[in-house]
Amino acid sequence: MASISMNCFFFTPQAQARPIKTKKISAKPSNVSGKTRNPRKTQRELELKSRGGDKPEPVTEATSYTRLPPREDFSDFSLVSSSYLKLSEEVKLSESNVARVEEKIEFLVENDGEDKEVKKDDDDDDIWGNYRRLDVFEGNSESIDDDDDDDDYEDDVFEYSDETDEEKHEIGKSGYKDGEALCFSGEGEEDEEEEEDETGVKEKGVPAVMRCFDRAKIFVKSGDGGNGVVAFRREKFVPFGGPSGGDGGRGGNVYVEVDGSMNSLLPFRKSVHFRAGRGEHGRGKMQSGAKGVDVVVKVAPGTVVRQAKEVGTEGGEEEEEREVLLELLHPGQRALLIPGGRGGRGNASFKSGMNKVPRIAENGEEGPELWLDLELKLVADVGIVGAPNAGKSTLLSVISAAQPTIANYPFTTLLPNLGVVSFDYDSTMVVADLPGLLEGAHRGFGLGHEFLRHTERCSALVHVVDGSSPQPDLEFEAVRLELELFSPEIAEKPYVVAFNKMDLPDAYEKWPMFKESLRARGIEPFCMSAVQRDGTHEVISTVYELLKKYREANGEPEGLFDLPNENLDHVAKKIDKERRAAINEFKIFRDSGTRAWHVVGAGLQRFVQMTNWRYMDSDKRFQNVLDACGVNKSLRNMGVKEGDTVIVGEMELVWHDSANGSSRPTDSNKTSTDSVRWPQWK
Ligand SMILES: Nc1nc2c(ncn2[C@@H]2O[C@H](COP(=O)(O)OP(=O)(O)OP(=O)(O)O)[C@@H](O)[C@H]2O)c(=O)[nH]1
Ligand SMILES: [Mg+2]
Repeated sequence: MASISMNCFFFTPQAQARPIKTKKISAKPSNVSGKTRNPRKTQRELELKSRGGDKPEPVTEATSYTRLPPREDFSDFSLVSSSYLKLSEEVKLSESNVARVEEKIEFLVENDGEDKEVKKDDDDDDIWGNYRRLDVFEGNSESIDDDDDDDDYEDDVFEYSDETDEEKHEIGKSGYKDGEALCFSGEGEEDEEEEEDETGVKEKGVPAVMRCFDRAKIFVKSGDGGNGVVAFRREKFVPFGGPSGGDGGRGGNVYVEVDGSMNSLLPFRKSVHFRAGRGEHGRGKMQSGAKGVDVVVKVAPGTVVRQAKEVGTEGGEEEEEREVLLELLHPGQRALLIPGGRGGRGNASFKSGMNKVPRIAENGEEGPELWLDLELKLVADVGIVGAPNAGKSTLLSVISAAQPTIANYPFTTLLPNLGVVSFDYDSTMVVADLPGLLEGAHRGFGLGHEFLRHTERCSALVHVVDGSSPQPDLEFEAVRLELELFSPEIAEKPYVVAFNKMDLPDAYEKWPMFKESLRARGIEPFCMSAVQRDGTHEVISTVYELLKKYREANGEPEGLFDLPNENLDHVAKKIDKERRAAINEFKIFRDSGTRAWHVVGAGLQRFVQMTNWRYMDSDKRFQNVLDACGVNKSLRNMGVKEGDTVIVGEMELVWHDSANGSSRPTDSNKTSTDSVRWPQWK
């Protein structure tokens, strides 16, 4: 055997003068992510995959989960239908009635009508690839159709399946195959929340049914690109037809869209995973694969999207510090979140003057994946805050057509209500009635601060004080303090103080003292009787004036249903930029424990992932690229020695010093592709 003179890596034992144990790493290197794939397939594996065997029927349609469960699925839930985020129709002040509903609080838990239906997309089972339509040429195989005369046009396609049996087994075990297990029950999420409770992050005393409507954690993954193929044109009277392997299709994109009919993040309790479809693989006759199916994640207006920590990782930045990826306010807004992976090129794309018979094709690029934190913040102009039982919901029911639950006990309102107040045709405002605040809410008492974040988007507040409480001024102080403790920005918002229940003698007596004490602090309070609608108009007109001033100072915001003409694809662009990092941008470091050299670079990792080791020219190209982008030179400069392990992306290689300094393998024919019978050209 000819000795190999080189100064480069080999990962193919057959190509070495002496045997070198070079293999795909079984464990993931610490610095790289992604799953490890065995680049080699035995002949037997090839045969199995090409014939289909017992494997499921390959389906070209890709994984998709484009729709959330219909709204009716959860609308029977009493909270949603009765009190949560109800956006009423516009009415004039005088048209509304005070809703008096005296209900027991049990209704909140007894009607936890969870819809057990879990959607599954059984059609999507693309992981086996769509190979059966292709002829596979194998070493010693008699199955090659040599009868050219029968076919006027025919392609020889050299293909393989990209899933190992182990991988299939794993997929089977976890039930995590594309198209299945797209919807997880919310149990896991709830468990997480329980854990959070223990650490004191979440508020105490809130039943689980109410927790995850305005926060959700979801997983999104764009589709992998389809693989390119090696194929050659074989046509009657067209000798040497040349390469004709088509490119793989692009993977599906992940979009986020605002659905105006959604009013909570409740659907994400059941549907956590969203995967776009894989691009179809290329085919012979220069046929490119079809693009993968896009997935659209629908969210409620007012949803803030942040990147989350992966499930299982601990510690790290606080949520507030994490960058907001998207803020989606207006129904119809649509953002491209993650673009699908690029399709791998087929051998027709590698044809050049130097290489007219390229035996190389690429794998499709893997689609990126992300865990996202969704948070819903109401899109309201004015927030009604105050102690429990102060009459906040009564006020909202009087000034708008909203019909929140009103009852004579604290914490009647457990989730925010929305109402639209209309003064005139074009002067309206959205008002939110929030759950009551107790002293110590910042320590988790009552409903805690959980819902105060909904006021973050409000331009002004109405602070309702219960005039019949023993000490209204102390109650006022306590609630103000809680607001300040939650967020100084909220405390700085302009507000109106409304002393309520003036129809009661108790309150009537306390009003002069209360007024004096507030005036002494420079605040001009209002008194009203929400039940009798006395004084409510003054309160609401004053707050509208505050709102107008705020709008003038900060510019008129678009109405809720005006679609702003902005491009929200910046997240996708950022991801794409990171993905398309130049191949010569890499870092090399040496692991002190294993003594292995790690070459880390997004461009290189992507290149390794897209290299299809089954094809004979891939080895050569890989070596050339390592040389051209300076990896070999850098390693030499850093003192790499004969026999050292070098890890590039997911590949583990062994370094060999060459005798004459050449950096190119001299014999590249003896590769793993020996098992593929290639057509002979003279
Ligand atoms: N007499 C009198 N009762 C009122 C007035 N406003 C509200 N109430 C009563 O006060 C009780 C509490 O009213 P809600 O509107 O539910 O109070 P809330 O602030 O929304 O209470 P939570 O949602 O529990 O925080 C109900 O029984 C109302 O009928 C008023 O102006 N006068
Ligand atoms: Mg209420």
